Amino acid sequence: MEGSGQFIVDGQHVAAEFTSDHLIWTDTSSKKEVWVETDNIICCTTTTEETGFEVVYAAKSKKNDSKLREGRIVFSGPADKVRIFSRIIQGYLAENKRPRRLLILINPESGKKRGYKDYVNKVQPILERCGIQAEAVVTTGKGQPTEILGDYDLDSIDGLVAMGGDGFYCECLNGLIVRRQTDAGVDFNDSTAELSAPTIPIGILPAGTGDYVVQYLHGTRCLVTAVLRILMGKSVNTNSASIHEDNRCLAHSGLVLGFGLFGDMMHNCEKYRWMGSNRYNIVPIASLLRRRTVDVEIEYLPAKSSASTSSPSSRDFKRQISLPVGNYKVSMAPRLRRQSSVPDILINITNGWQKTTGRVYAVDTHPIVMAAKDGRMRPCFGAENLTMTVTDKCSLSKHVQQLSLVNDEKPDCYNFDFVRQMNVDAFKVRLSSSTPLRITKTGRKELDKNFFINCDGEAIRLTTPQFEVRFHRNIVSLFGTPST
Ligand SMILES: Nc1ncnc2c1ncn2[C@@H]1O[C@H](COP(=O)(O)OP(=O)(O)OP(=O)(O)O)[C@@H](O)[C@H]1O
Repeated sequence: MEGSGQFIVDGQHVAAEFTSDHLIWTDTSSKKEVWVETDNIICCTTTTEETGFEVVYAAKSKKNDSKLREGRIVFSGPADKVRIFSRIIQGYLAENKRPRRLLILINPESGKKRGYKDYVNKVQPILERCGIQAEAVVTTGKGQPTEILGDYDLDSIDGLVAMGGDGFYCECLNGLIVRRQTDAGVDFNDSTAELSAPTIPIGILPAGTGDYVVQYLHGTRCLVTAVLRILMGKSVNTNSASIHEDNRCLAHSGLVLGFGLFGDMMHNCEKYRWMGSNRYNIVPIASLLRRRTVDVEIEYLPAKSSASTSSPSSRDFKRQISLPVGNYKVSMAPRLRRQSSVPDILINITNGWQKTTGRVYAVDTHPIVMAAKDGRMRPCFGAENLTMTVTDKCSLSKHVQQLSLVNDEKPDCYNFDFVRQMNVDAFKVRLSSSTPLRITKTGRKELDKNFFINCDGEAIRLTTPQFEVRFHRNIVSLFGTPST
């Protein structure tokens, strides 16, 4: 599928060439060659009389490597030449599918509450110029994505777009996963169920406070770049981690899941939402100063495919001293005994689950794994397993030092005696039996104290003293190509 021809651009004759790699022509003012990779071409439309055709493409921004801007070029010429050349490009685009029909959910409350305004002013014009059929829905409350996606005709769209922050992306991810399980007859509440992957990708248009997933994907939170990346149609598979309590799936996390300190931090951040993005600078420090330990028992299923990752977890496993005890193998982790005030015992149970106890500040994991690369922690989509990170009791100064390194994305941020990491496919956290419970009116035993899980920026309150986390590899695809 290749072609070349002479056309008129801005009243001047130019030669154009199209191959499966690129479209090239000479810019009429600079006389320089313009080279557009075919991956970056979004659409090609002919005029009604077929005496011209327009190509819309994503061009690199001159100032920033990660940013893209919308590029457009109109070629004119005799109808037969225009028809042949434009059909070659259209044929390529048909074979290398670009999304043409999108459902766009907009959270008007995200970030600085500019979502809807930005959609109308910045997103809609691009979609219209590219001939995209878009249905935009402004949500009116939490949980609406799941409601909307519950009975939406998904065969009528090529992708779902979440315009909002990370929390809203998480809501859309949940809505799509739940809908897919309903269609496939899978009980998504069952933590052992093999989930079915949704058939359409998710795109994210940044309008939130953190917008981490978008930045991980594109290296920028530029809205125009995000629109163009969606329209270019490339996607990457990403993982989720589901949280279960009492045979009920509370949510799927697509970015970060943290129990203990990070749950408390997020709960406090939500209380101070009126402070805007400033709350993320002040509230976490205040929460850290009021950190509390929790006595827990953790059962975890070591990852089947842990050999391929290079996180400190594999090193930690090797350092365990294993002693066979009947059906169990009891392993003492030397590092842990030194640090924790509660003795840490690792028990290998024959069915594969292992057990550890401890007095901890946090148990957390990242469905988008952060792995060391080029001297920094970089996001890794579709990693082979989860890394469970347990932060044991430690001095405040050491804790601050460690979290500062995490914040600065330093590769040695987990190299502390009080931080344990394990590659896992699942884990269960059980609060100690001394945690106070109350009996509800329905006779159910519930936690009497508040404990929270931070699920992608939303604080989920635990009601029972145990929760379980399950890994789902490549469960959804995201529009975009990771920048790292
Ligand atoms: N109309 C609404 N539609 C959907 N969610 C809403 C709405 N109003 C408030 N919310 C709340 O907004 C939360 C998600 O916020 P979102 O992630 O989009 O923005 P953010 O918190 O400002 O950004 P970030 O997550 O990137 O820090 C939801 O979890 C929900 O509780």
